[in-house]
Amino acid sequence: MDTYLDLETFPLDRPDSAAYAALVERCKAEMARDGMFNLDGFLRPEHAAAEARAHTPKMDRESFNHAREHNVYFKKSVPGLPDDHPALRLFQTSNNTLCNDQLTGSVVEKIYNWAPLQRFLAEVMGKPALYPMDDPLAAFNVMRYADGQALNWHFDRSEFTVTLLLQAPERGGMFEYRTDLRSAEDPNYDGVARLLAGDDPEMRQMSVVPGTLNVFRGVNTPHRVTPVEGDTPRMIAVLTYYEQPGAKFTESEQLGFYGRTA
Ligand SMILES: O=C(O)CCC(=O)C(=O)O
Ligand SMILES: [Fe+2]
Repeated sequence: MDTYLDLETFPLDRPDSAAYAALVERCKAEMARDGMFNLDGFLRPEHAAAEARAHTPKMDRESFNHAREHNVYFKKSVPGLPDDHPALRLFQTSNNTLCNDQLTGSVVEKIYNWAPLQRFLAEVMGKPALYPMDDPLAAFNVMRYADGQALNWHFDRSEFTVTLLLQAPERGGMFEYRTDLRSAEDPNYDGVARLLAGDDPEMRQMSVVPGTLNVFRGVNTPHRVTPVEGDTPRMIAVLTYYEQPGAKFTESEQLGFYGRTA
């Protein structure tokens, strides 16, 4: 893994070292403060670029164009909320996705299955363990956003999401988020409506460089990727882990996100 990952700066392969303990502490503190942390250059930038190149032909030919109108919940309706409530406002999303069954043998697959990363993430997130999904489509993806494409406001299905930026666009493609807008106890529909109306001063933007590992707690923090501009697409790997082994999307989730079941 040393070939691909900067394990001098991020010693995930040396869990007994003081440097490892310090890294875990730093990431925990950032997670508590910001709901996310970044490891800049975790995937060596030349390998990030090589992955982006390697997946481009398949992306052109075989990817799923995830294009739909959706609300922040990815649900038709929400019990107790009138259908015309502004928290249910609809937005357009379009990007292209390759699923794990289309990424066999890739560096992204090696990283996804690398046990020391799972252990490190579990430690930072304060979990006994984290497991890869048992889903041929949803476990890990590479997403591409070309000129004009975007991923609109949403809450994630999983508690947190791990991404690795492979290629940055010339302009646009910014990650925007609003930390802890809701909680398990309080859905804060009016707050959601304010954010969607562009009226939440606590919305933040993040820009990362290729090779950055980002861990983001997205289940209560709505987020989006703004439209990409220019000829260089944004490409990003998305890795999903759960506390229980064997996690799977339902058939209807698979269809909604990937256009097929598997
Ligand atoms: O492309 C990104 O940076 C975010 C992806 C994301 O939010 C998701 O897959 O749920
Ligand atoms: Fe997300």
